Amino acid sequence: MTREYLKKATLTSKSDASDVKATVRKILDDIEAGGDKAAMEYAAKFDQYDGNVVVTRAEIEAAAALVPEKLKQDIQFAHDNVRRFAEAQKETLKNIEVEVVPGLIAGQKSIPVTGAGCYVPGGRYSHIASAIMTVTTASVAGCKHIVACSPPRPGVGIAPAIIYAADLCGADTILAMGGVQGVAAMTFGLFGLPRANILVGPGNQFVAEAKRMLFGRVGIDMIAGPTDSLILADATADPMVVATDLVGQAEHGYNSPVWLVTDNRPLAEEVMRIVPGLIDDLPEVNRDNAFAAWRDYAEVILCADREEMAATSDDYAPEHLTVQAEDLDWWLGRLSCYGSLFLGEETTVAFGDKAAGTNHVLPTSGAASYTGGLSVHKYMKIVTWQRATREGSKPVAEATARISRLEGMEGHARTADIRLKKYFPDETFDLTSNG
Ligand SMILES: NC(=O)C1=CN([C@@H]2O[C@H](COP(=O)(O)OP(=O)(O)OC[C@H]3O[C@@H](n4cnc5c(N)ncnc54)[C@H](O)[C@@H]3O)[C@@H](O)[C@H]2O)C=CC1
Ligand SMILES: O=C(O)[C@@H](O)CS(=O)(=O)O
Ligand SMILES: [Zn+2]
Repeated sequence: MTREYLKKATLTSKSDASDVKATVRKILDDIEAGGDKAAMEYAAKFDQYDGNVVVTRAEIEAAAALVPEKLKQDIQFAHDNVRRFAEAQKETLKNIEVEVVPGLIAGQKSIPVTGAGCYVPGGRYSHIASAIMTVTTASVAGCKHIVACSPPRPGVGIAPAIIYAADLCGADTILAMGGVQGVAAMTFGLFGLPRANILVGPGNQFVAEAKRMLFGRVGIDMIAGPTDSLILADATADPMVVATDLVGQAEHGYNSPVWLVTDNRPLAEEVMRIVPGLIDDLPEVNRDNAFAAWRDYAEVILCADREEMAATSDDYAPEHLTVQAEDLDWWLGRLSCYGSLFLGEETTVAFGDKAAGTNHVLPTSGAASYTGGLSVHKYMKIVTWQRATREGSKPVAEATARISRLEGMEGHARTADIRLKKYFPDETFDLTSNG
């Protein structure tokens, strides 16, 4: 490896992990013990909110009235694209049955979980698109009860467009509660809600840690914490487009890493020259986020060739991966660790974030080395079943009896013995483990 770091991060996603763990543990324990009241106390503490928690139909209608018509059309457009893609993904999940041995049929079917708890972040920005991504997929999957929760703004509640989008996409209940307390409310079944069977959706490091801690008693889609993005660019890339795309994702938060991996030193240097000016030009909050993210978390890595670029990218396993280089098919075939891949300059991460149809709830902090992003499949339990004729059960019962005995599991062996004796009374079988 000849990787050269033209810019190296001083912080990583693990940097403030231990403080976050202790904070989240305490909040979860307090809320589990104290129920609705404790959750509301945390809402008051972190979000300065003491208003209504379960959003009423009248509040949903009032919110809808505040959303401009053009934005409603855009939300509908994005929802339609996410729904279409999710429906096509669902089609790939086929129920199957196969005759494993003559007379014994085994099958697989997929069953949606009953309760989905969708976290819609809202601390820094109003993540309308996250409501579309999570609620639409839960609805297409066929979940029977879908809760969307999102942090309220002090004295105001959830942003009207988030309420509108969650309702349009199929949420049965909308909860004005964010952070760990929102996640806890859906998991523990507070405020009269049924307990969620799965928690989905992105969020900051507190939300991601709460999901990680609750995993086991509730399912989770994945760890979808602070956004990260990597761009692979060669000499053919436009430095201004590359720089704009990096800054575009760095605005997510002070801890959102962006990485540029290239085999072209002049491109790298030009991008590094352009980025600070683009950051300066952003509105204040976005500028502060992008400035800190670029200073502390961003990296620019020079590689020898495209093979080394691809290997570097797979090591990082980024949430979003963009290729602005020649021979897109080669990259599509070669790359193996990413949440969502954006091939060519004509598409960009923001398209996937907002409206293209692929999901934007994606694995962060390297989790793309073992999982993809949110899809209909995450809400589905892939279960199996079997049935058999008496003839079909015979060879399986013989093998089961012998294997069980060898394992020392006599009770198991006898459940096979009894069937052989009942169905084939005139036959003798050697069911010893040493036969
Ligand atoms: N991976 C993915 O697919 C996506 C990730 N994201 C990420 O979601 C995140 C959104 O973050 P936010 O804007 O903060 O919204 P958020 O809704 O995730 O978090 C806000 C909540 O954090 C809690 N909180 C804030 N400070 C706290 C503290 N000191 N202790 C305990 N709780 C605290 C509050 O309860 C507040 O309600 C970003 O990091 C963004 O990158 C966003 C969209 C998609
Ligand atoms: O992490 C992500 O996928 C986000 O970039 C999505 S959004 O830009 O916050 O909608
Ligand atoms: Zn984004």
